[in-house]
Parts: sequence; structure tokens; C-alpha cells
Amino acid sequence: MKIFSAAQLHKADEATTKKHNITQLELMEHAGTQIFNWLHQRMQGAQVPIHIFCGIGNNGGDGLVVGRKLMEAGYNVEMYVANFTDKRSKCFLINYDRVKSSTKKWPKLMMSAEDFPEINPEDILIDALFGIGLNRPPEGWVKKLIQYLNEQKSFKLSIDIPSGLYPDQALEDAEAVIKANHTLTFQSPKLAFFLPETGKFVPYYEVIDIGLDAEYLQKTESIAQLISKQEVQQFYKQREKFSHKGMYGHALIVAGSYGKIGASVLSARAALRSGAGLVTAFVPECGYEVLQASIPEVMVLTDTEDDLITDISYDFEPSVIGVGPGIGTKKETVTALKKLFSETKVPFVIDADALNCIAENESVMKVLPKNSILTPHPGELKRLIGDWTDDYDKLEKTKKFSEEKEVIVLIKGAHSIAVVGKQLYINNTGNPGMATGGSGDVLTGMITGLVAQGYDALLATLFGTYLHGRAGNMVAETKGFEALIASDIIEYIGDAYLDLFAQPEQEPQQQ
Ligand SMILES: NC(=O)C1=CN([C@@H]2O[C@H](COP(=O)(O)OP(=O)(O)OC[C@H]3O[C@@H](n4cnc5c(N)ncnc54)[C@H](OP(=O)(O)O)[C@@H]3O)[C@@H](O)[C@H]2O)[C@@H](O)CC1
Ligand SMILES: Nc1ncnc2c1ncn2[C@@H]1O[C@H](COP(=O)(O)OP(=O)(O)O)[C@@H](O)[C@H]1O
Ligand SMILES: [K+]
Repeated sequence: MKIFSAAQLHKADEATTKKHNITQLELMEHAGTQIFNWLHQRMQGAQVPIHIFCGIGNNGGDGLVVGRKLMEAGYNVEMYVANFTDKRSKCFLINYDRVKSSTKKWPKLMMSAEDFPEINPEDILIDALFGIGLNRPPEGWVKKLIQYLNEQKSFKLSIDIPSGLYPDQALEDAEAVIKANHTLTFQSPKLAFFLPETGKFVPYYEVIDIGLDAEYLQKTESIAQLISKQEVQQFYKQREKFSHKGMYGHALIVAGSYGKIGASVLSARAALRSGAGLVTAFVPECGYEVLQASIPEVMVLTDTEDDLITDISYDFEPSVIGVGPGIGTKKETVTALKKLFSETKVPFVIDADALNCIAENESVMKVLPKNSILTPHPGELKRLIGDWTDDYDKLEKTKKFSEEKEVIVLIKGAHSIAVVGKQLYINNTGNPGMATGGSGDVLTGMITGLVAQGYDALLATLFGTYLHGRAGNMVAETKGFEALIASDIIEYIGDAYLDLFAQPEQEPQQQ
């Protein structure tokens, strides 16, 4: 699904009204009606007090439409207009008049903190203060209003975006944002929903299709893409009946050091479970027995050194090399890595300590193979690209790095983001249970296993990240977040594949 900027959404709005001969007012009526339907379906006429806080722009206009519709349907509604300026948008004004003429209950004008209403915990709050037209942080009593609403225990529903958040710019005042329980967003989720500094204000959201011009949306290059099941279903390559293991590649996993052999076990097993035809693990001598005993399907090559990797040699042609988990950053390992990168012409998946070795040694950075897939967590990323001021700065710096080095960078996190030049692809699976040691090693193995099978670098990155998160979600369904460990993710890779095309259970047929 495409993610558009505020500017693009405003243009889409214009394109829609021009092309479809529909007015902005009709678009607002349609958007507000959909929000009303959403609420009505859930509330079924319940007389819970609903407080709607409207700004004076089009977001406020949406709030007025919702309020009018709710009142007409007999709900117990109180509307407030936060009069933070004398300006009003045209559609706001028309809807303000409509409320006044169609209901007897006029919206209350709020001019200062003295006008804040009393709210009970069981009431419902609808936030229509600011939408994507926010252009500076809320201040003064409006900021206080946001804080006052946040103090309430009531359920908070934001229209389009929690007020105070910019859809695609860094947050300036985290104290002036509605902490919504749920957000109903128009047409496209906003980039801010997926970034750590701002995503925390959007724990749940749903996209409401308000019918913006499909052709415009299709033609416009979005600022990012959200990768969900619908997209990854198209990535999947079906296995052929007469295929053999030679057709699914031979992955080499270079991982582990004394005390961290587990990293190689996790990566190698994950590569196998993802479908690689053959997997060989290259580990320090001390890892030999551990690997042979724990994964009989994996072939093992060892370094001459017992404790660490110093010289990576092998006697076959790997289809892909996954390197880094648990290898440490000792100088012998750095030298081995430099040699590997300079002399080998196969695709690479580079993770963990291999990234640290690159970041700490300019000579290794110089031989970083083009088209590699790098999978840093934020700490590793910082070592590679330097510090950033906010999430957007982080994305810009990563784009620059990706372009300069010609590599894919997967920034891991709650929503991992694959950066390929200027393009951003946002993963939509996973859960906080996956914040546990070794889950990144599993991901490295999975992406390596997919490249081995012939998925190109970008598809392997996106597909692997999706399956990793989906498998993690399936573990969480039975074990919960806390008990989830990295090995569990591997055990559910098969279920994550099966789930790709699983049909929802059929309703029993009535006789
Ligand atoms: N996309 C679509 O097609 C559709 C979009 N729709 C809806 O429109 C919404 C966007 O509406 P919008 O552009 O009118 O902006 P909105 O967020 O209501 O507020 C702007 C006003 O606030 C003001 N202002 C800004 N910051 C401020 C601050 N910190 N403190 C104080 N004031 C501040 C600013 O004033 P100014 O800067 O001019 O002083 C301006 O007057 C969108 O989110 C969605 O809900 C739907 O109706 C259906 C179709
Ligand atoms: N809160 C979270 N929600 C979803 N996924 C998460 C969360 N925290 C971590 N993950 C995922 O778990 C993995 C952790 O990777 P990493 O930090 O490299 O772990 P390790 O180094 O222990 O193997 C990444 O794929 C990341 O996206
Ligand atoms: K809002």
C-alpha cells in the first residue's frame, strides 16, 4: 500500500474534485459519513456521551459532519470548537451552519482553559482538532487542551491523524500530541505512524477509503510503501514438481565465535527452514560439534582457530553468503572479512558484528560489495551512518548511504524499513515479543535462505522480513510476548509460509 505525503494528499484531493465533478464539501461529507458508520456499527445506538473536539480547518469540518450524523441518529453528542484563531476553512463554516440548522444543540466555543468540559472515564472522545494541515506545534491553551484530553481515561478516537502529529515531518513537541487509542485515517496511512518517535501515538489505525482519484494515486510516486500480505503473496515463487535441491541454492552462513556459536545455529537453521537447498555454516573450530549435533541437515566448515573466525575458506561455490552474527570485531576477523569481501563475487547478507567491523574500519567499508543486503538494528546503523537528529533525518542519511554504497539497508525495529536508494519499504508484521536476543540472527538466516533460492535482493529482504514478523506473530498467539524466544520464530517459518495463501475459515452454510 502506498504511503503519501500531506502535500500529495492535498493534490489528490484537488485532482478528485476536478476530475469527478465533486466538491470538497461532498468529499468531506463522504469521509465524515464513513467515520459515522464505523462508530454506529460498533455503538448500535448506545447512549454513551460522545465529546467531539473540532479545530477550525477541514479536520474540524470532518468532526462536525460526524457530530451531525451522530445527533441525527439519536446519539448523545456534545461538540466543541477550539477557537484558536478567527480563521475558518470554507467547508468547516458550511458544516458549522449545517449543524446549527439541523440540530438544536450548537457546538460550544472554547476560548481558553476555563472552557474545558468535564469528562467521565466511560465517555468517548473524538479528536478532530488538527489533521494533516498542522503547520506548527500547538501552543498555549490548545496545547493544554491536548494535555487535558490525554489525562482523561476515556477512549480517544482521532480523525485522520492524532492532533499534533505531522504526517511526514519530525515531531517538535511530544507534549502536544493526542494519545489516541485508535485512529481512522483517510486513504493512506501516514509515514509518521511507522516511525519510533511518532508511531507510539498511533497504537492502532484503520484506513478509510474516501474515494480519492484512483488514477492520480496510482500514477503518483509515493514517499514509501507499506508491505503487507497482499504484496508478499506476489513475491512468492512456487516450487516445481521436478525440482531438486540444486535448484534452491547453497547458502553459506559465516557466524559465531567462542560463546556465541548459538548465533550460527540460529542463522543456519533459519536459512534451512526458509527453503535453501543446502546450507553450510562456517564457524570457529569450537563450534563444530555444537552445529553438527544441533542441526544434522547443516554442513559445517571450520576456521583453523578455535575461538574466532580468521580465514574464511570453502571448497564450493555458494549462491549467497550470510555473514556477521556473533563473529566479534577482533582484528583477525576484520582481516578475514576484508579478504572475503574483496575476493568473493556472490550476493551478501551482512549483519551484526560484520556491520560493526565495516563501520570501524574504513578499509573494509571500501570493499563493501555492491548490491549487498545490510540488516542493522538502530545501534549498528548509528555506527555506519553517524548520529541523526530525528527519524526523518535517519531515513535521509540512510538513503544517502544506500545510494553511495549501492546497497540495501534494512533498518530493523518495530516496523523494519528497507531503504533502497530513495525508496522506502515498510514492514508491517512483528511484535514486541521479538525484542529478544537472537531474533536478528534468525532474520539474517531467512533472508540468506531466500536469496539462495533465487529471490532477488530486494524481494528476499522484504519477503524475509515479512515472514520473520509473521512467524513471530504466530508464536505470540500461543506463547505471548514475554516467553517468545528466537528459536520459536524458526519453528513457525513453515506456518508463516502456509498462512500466505490460507483461506479464511468458511461460514457454515445454512440449510
Ligand atoms: N485529504 C483529503 O482529500 C481530505 C481531507 N480531509 C480532512 O482535511 C484535513 C486537512 O484539513 P486542513 O488542510 O484544513 O488542515 P487542518 O489540519 O484541519 O488544520 C489547518 C488549520 O489549522 C491551523 N493551524 C495549523 N497548525 C496550527 C497550530 N499549531 N496552532 C493553531 N492553528 C494551527 C491552520 O491555520 P493557519 O496556519 O492558516 O493559521 C489552519 O487553519 C485532513 O486531515 C482531513 O481530516 C477530509 O475532509 C476529506 C478529504
Ligand atoms: N518491538 C518490536 N516489534 C517488532 N519487531 C521487533 C521489535 N523489536 C525487535 N524486533 C525485531 O527483532 C529483530 C531484532 O534484531 P536484532 O536487534 O539484530 O537482534 P539480535 O542481535 O539479538 O539477533 C529485528 O528483526 C526486529 O525488527
Ligand atoms: K485529528
